[in-house]
Amino acid sequence: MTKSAQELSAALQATGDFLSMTRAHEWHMPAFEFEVNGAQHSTQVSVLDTGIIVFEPQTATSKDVVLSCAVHGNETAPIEICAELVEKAIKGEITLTQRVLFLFGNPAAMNIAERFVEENLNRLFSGAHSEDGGLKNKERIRAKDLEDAVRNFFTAGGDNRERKHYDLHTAIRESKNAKFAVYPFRHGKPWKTTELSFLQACGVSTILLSHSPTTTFSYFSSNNFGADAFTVELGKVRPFGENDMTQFSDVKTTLKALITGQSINSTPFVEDDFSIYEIDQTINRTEQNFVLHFPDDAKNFTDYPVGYLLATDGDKQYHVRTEGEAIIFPNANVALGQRALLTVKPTKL
Ligand SMILES: O=C(O)CCC(=O)N[C@@H](CCC(=O)O)C(=O)O
Ligand SMILES: [Zn+2]
Repeated sequence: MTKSAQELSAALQATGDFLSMTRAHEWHMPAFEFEVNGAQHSTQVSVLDTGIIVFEPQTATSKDVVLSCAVHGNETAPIEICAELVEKAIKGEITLTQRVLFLFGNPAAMNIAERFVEENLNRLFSGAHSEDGGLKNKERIRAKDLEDAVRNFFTAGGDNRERKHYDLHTAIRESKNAKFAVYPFRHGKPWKTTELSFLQACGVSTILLSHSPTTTFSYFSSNNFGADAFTVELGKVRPFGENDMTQFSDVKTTLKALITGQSINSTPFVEDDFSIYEIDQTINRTEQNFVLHFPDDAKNFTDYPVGYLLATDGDKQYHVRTEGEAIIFPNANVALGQRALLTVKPTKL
């Protein structure tokens, strides 16, 4: 039986378990609001739809923070991290001091433990959902809904506030550098070292600088709202319950500090403490006959000698062009027209 907004509100206030409620409503859920009374101030909580929840402390705040997970449904560690923060905030076990929008991107894909149902959500932002056939499946509609949620959240906060968006993922393969972040293209604006120090406090000190627009969620927030936005890869994909959560203590502590106004355990930026790469080749699959010419278990950040044949796309060949050039996100099974491999090369800021 479908529950009313009132029943859902009562259940969420009793349990704090927004993840289960989200999984029980794969594409939509009635909206509702309630207040959490903390020791110092109360916080308005607004559930806008399934997987979309906003916390607004009734006191001065300076930052608008978006924490998203499950843009790929099977990337469970970030989901567990966000679910825990949401639960603690609802139960009043932590008191937020910043406006925070939590997003659980693709509940239906979570339930089938897959990256997506019909189409990769993280290729549908910045309006891509409405191109090439338009809003023809539920993931396209969801991408638009997520965009609207972010737009409304940042707009309601107003200008001249610090805007952050950490889009949390895990990678399909093992990575030589287990945690890393993609820094979306900034159209010539400087890379922010304060942001890199924040990521370092999260345990992320490998950074991939992007030099072109993409249809990812983090680029959407960066480009449209001037948010400090990142795709953050926190390790390897594992099923629910199989993550070693001790691997995520730094990121959990640091995100909690960000939204509750505690001091961040970061150190001044020292470039030598980071591995900085820039994205070099973006290799799309355009042919049915697409082959990657390295082992299936090759880890992200494995480099191959100059001239090495990385991939063939029909008759087209892609080789390593630069000393130290390494593979990221290889996936020969993507849909035609989609990214099947990135290469990165070491760089300086
Ligand atoms: O491990 C993989 O192959 C993919 C992991 C993942 O989902 N990565 C993101 C990166 C997004 C970006 O480039 O900012 C993705 O592919 O969507
Ligand atoms: Zn992902």
